[in-house]
Amino acid sequence: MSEILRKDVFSLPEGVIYLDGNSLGPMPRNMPETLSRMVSSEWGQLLIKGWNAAGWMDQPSRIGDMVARLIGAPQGTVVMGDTLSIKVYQAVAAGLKMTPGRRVILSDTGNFPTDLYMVEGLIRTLDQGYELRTVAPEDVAAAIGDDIAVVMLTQVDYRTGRLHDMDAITQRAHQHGAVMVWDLAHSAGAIPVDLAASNAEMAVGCTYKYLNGGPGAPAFIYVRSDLAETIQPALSGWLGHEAPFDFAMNYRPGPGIERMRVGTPPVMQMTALEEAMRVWDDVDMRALRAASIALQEQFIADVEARVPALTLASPRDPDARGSQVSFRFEHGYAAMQALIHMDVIGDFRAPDIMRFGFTPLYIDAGDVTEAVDRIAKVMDDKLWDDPKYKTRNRVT
Ligand SMILES: Cc1ncc(COP(=O)(O)O)c(C=O)c1O
Ligand SMILES: Nc1c(O)cccc1C(=O)C[C@H](N)C(=O)O
Repeated sequence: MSEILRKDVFSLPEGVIYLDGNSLGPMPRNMPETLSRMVSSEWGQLLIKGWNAAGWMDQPSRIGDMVARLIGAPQGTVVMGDTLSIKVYQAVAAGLKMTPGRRVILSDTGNFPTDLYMVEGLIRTLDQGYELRTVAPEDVAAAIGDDIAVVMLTQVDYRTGRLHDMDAITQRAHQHGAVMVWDLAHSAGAIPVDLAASNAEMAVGCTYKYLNGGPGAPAFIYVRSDLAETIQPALSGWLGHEAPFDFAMNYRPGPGIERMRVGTPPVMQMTALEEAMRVWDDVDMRALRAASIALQEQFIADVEARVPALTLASPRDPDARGSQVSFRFEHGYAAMQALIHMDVIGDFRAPDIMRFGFTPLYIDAGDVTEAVDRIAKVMDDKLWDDPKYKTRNRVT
């Protein structure tokens, strides 16, 4: 898949096989110059004029349009800002306003905890008898009934990589009058997404994973274009106001998706992200998906052939997986630490999941072969049994 592979665009330490781009993407090679230029020529020289002259104030929508292309969203329907947790809160809060009289937010037990925690907090704040109902991922469709206000799901399960059927679930939500919110954290830049075709009302996602925006990179929110002028922002910050520099006493929502902005954008992070997004200019998402599946299939076949102690935790059907493969192993934490020590970087998710992300922009078949060799060594030589690999780090 040579048209997809572009290893030279990224800065990866010599000898490292990086299978954790599903958690934090690597740095595009030209990032130091980009950030240094921003700091010295923009912040350093332009000072406050940078908001206009360097286009800082427009970055959230300019970059939103770059992200939109990757998730099947029309231009002008995506805006960047804040963290994904905040964007989840905003989307669900807006969804509840659209479904008066209904009191249930439906999600699944495989969702990433912060999405569920944010809804818990929203429910406590509203104090109007809302309920967060979580069911097993495979039971979501059946659980959508006429009492559901908002269905909030992460398309790709962070632990297993299991993929929800976006179109079918959205359609079912709509048949029952519910609003659909998708979290695309593990989808954007990983798999082709067609938000417009799905007809979902809202979607959110982060940019530090497959989009390589850097640690703490801003999140995004999408609102379907026919709703953007009526949606009511719960987080009514001044930069989502119709005219922030009128300094009016009362909030009036800004035009369209702009109203989902909250406060001052983190310009250095936005600058890093804008640079990282340029990498995607000529990436065909269908070709990327094909390359990802080829790598995953090779990985699963090789691991299963050589390392029987690991059991597949991801769906076997590649069409039912995102861009990661997970294996279960009782001593998975220590095994992953031993593997990282051997320069194959994946991660561990409790209680026993060893997780490997496949990112065809900088991972190729040779990397997969080498990674499996090193996994086999960790397992054959029981390297995971070394006490030094058993002490838990703060971030796993
Ligand atoms: C599905 C999902 N939602 C939310 C988050 C995190 O949100 P935040 O960027 O606010 O830390 C993650 C990953 O950390 C995630 O995988
Ligand atoms: N956002 C993260 C962070 O701030 C520190 C460490 C990891 C993360 C992650 O993104 C975790 C990731 N969402 C996951 O799927 O587990």
